[in-house]
Amino acid sequence: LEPISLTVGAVSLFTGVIYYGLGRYFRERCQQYEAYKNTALQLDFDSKIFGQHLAKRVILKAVTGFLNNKQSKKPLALSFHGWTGTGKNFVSQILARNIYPTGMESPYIHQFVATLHFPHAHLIDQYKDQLQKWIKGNVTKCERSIFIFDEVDKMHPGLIDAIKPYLDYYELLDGVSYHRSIFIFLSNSGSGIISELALNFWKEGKTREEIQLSDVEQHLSLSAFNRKDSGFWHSSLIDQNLIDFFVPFLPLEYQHVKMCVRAELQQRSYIVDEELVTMVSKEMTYYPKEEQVFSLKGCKVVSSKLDYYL
Ligand SMILES: Nc1ncnc2c1ncn2[C@@H]1O[C@H](COP(=O)(O)OP(=O)(O)OP(=O)(O)O)[C@@H](O)[C@H]1O
Repeated sequence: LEPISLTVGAVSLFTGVIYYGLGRYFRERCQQYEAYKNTALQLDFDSKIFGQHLAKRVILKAVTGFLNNKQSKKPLALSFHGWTGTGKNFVSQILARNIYPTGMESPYIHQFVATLHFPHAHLIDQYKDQLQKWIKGNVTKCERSIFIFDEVDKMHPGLIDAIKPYLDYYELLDGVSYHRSIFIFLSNSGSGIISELALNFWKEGKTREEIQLSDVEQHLSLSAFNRKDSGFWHSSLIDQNLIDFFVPFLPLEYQHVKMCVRAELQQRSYIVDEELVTMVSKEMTYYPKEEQVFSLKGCKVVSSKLDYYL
């Protein structure tokens, strides 16, 4: 080989490596879903999330199907419903981490909190405008963006409809495709329906694991559409079927609160002391007043209650 062709070969190899490296770097940073493994998400869910057989199953199937589908026709839209402290934020964080390992810190995962980002009713038109620009800007940077809207039930009626075009089946909007993004809505709306259903199952002596999505999904969607305080009141997101799944988070029972206390102790590297677990779990308030089946705050204050005893 001539020295000149050796040099050319070396240079092209070098640029190839750089090109490949840069390509991988950018692809991994934005399209990190390639790192997604449904078995890893399932393992995470099964070891960390208690009492939510339905939410875990629906989310795992929906997300895996969506990420594996290279021809998705619309973004994935999931609406999580349930009482406080039942795991809606926690599940979103775990899901986020399984797609982008830096989780909520990833530049491709965006969270809105209604009371923080959209507090004033008279600024609703401004918020709509900002929301659209912001979503467009982020999806332009990375198609596989994840948007989490917390406290949807505290959003002013009509605001959520600003994002309707992005959830629809348009191939391109102003040159941008939204088909690979994921939208997650979290709210307490419909928690009355879910609690009532879970209580009926309990009263009839059936296990909560027998509750099916079909027992509750239609009720959740109707109630979200009809209630003015749901954030989805008369929303075109619902009447045009742009939400793919309404996911119920069941109220947590005493046994689940105990699991949360154990998990919290383990996470803080304490030996699990069953007496302490029982003591902290009994400290929580349970409802309904007579039956005392479900924890009023789910597992939400477990961590601070534990601080008191440790
Ligand atoms: N089902 C669950 N399994 C395990 N831990 C849970 C569960 N639900 C809640 N927790 C624990 O309680 C904490 C608070 O829960 P989380 O913030 O997810 O509740 P939420 O449903 O989003 O409540 P809110 O409606 O008030 O926002 C979590 O960080 C987690 O430690």
